[in-house]
Amino acid sequence: MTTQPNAYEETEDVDLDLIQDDALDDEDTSSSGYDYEQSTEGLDLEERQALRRVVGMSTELTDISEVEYRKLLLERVLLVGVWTEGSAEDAENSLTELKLLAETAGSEVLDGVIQRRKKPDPATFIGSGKVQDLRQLVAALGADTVIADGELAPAQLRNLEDRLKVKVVDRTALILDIFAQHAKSKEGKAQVELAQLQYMKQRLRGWGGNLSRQAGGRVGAAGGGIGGRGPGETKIETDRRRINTKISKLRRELKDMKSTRSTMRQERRRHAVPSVAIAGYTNAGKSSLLNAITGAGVLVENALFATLDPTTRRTTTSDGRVYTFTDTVGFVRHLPHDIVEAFRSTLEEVADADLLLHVVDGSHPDPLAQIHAVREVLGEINATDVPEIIVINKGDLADPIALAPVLHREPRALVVSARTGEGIDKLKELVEASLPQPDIAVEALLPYDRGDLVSRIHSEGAVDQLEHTAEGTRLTARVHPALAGELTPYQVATTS
Ligand SMILES: Nc1nc2c(ncn2[C@@H]2O[C@H](COP(=O)(O)OP(=O)(O)OP(=O)(O)O)[C@@H](O)[C@H]2O)c(=O)[nH]1
Ligand SMILES: [Mg+2]
Repeated sequence: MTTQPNAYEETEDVDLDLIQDDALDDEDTSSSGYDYEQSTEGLDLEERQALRRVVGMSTELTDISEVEYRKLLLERVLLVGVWTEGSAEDAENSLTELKLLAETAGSEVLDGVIQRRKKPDPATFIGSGKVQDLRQLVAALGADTVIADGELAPAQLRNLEDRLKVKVVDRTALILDIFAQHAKSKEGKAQVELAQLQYMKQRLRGWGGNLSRQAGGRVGAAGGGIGGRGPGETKIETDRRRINTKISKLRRELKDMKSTRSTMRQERRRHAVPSVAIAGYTNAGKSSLLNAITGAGVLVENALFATLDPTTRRTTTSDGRVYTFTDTVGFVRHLPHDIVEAFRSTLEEVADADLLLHVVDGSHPDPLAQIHAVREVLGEINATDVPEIIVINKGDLADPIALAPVLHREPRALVVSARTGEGIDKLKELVEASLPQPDIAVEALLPYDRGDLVSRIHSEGAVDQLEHTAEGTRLTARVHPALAGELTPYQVATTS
């Protein structure tokens, strides 16, 4: 390991803000004494590839108690991204999202830098020459973890840890960590653990290295920090077979849990209860929307991946038909494949629905990118055939000018606000109109001891006429085929 003189290694009392500004301000590298390049002249390409600081990265702590609380728990992290395509704005949005993810996981973000490159370096993610700069920044800031905005190959992770001398975590591990912290149900926990084991299995060697990674405890346990809250038994010597055994066991357990849920779903199918799935980008306001529509009281949080377990709520159309809304786990750009696989059975709720409310955060700087990312995941779970309504939420915060291109691309989209209630009634109407309609006309005379069938016609079909006669309840209604079958014995000849 080469050791380069580092101006900041021993200076503990210097103002960190100043160092950050000097350190990564492209314009001012020569006067800072912290030269990324030997010379700033004639180095256009080099200049462009320098690590550039993304403004507004550091976590702002608002009150004292929060500071103290976080000091105990937080890791002090530095974010690093490689910007390979798209605009500077795209690259910064990506790092801003990484920052939100890191904060959701409980970290304090000290700073974030990106490097422009054609593609990530196969050995070190950022250019190998830049690793040394990053190392100095790590030391200057006192960071204890570096989070890379991407999925690192095992060798990249190992090389970076060797050279940076701090823990390195990638975006996938970070997302897995958040899932582990947020999983509540037995099924949710098992799904996350499965995804973590899959991820770890590929990286057994990478996790040995010079830094001990003996993750302790269970999924969701508080200790260990990012990447350390994984399932136990992860030290380098762990036999891969033990992981495989655990994976098979989890798969079996998940299969059982799945069958319980699909029984419930089949029951709804049998009664032809139409289902609406609420899906969309994480933090778009899916749970808020479920609450606004059904008064459900589901957990809403300004955090990514607050919801992991699907919640289903019943509601009725204006003419009294029962249907359900299911709130689901949020999606994110490059949702780790292991997560999609592990959550497949949960996500089937979406693929199986009669209608999809695709919720978009209207206040996000790039809503179209969110829509694109969500559709990618929908493709992975074979849910692209489900009729979709795009719901642009947070209309109260959204800038109408920013929404124009979205409305242009998605003409059927509706702007609503789960917070103010704006557009919610209109959305309900649109949902009702888009649900599968009962379409078999029946006229039946039901004896008074078949009140059960009368109430089913009310909740599963649409009643056009109802009359109480001496022999029983006489009804003209439209129902679904299964119910029409059950009504056959009571059918009367149509009079009109
Ligand atoms: N201003 C405004 N904020 C909203 C609106 N809808 C939701 N929010 C806020 O957005 C944040 C996320 O809301 P959630 O309903 O938890 O979002 P979600 O899509 O369920 O998020 P995950 O479950 O984490 O994927 C919360 O802080 C909400 O209060 C809205 O219409 N306007
Ligand atoms: Mg939610």
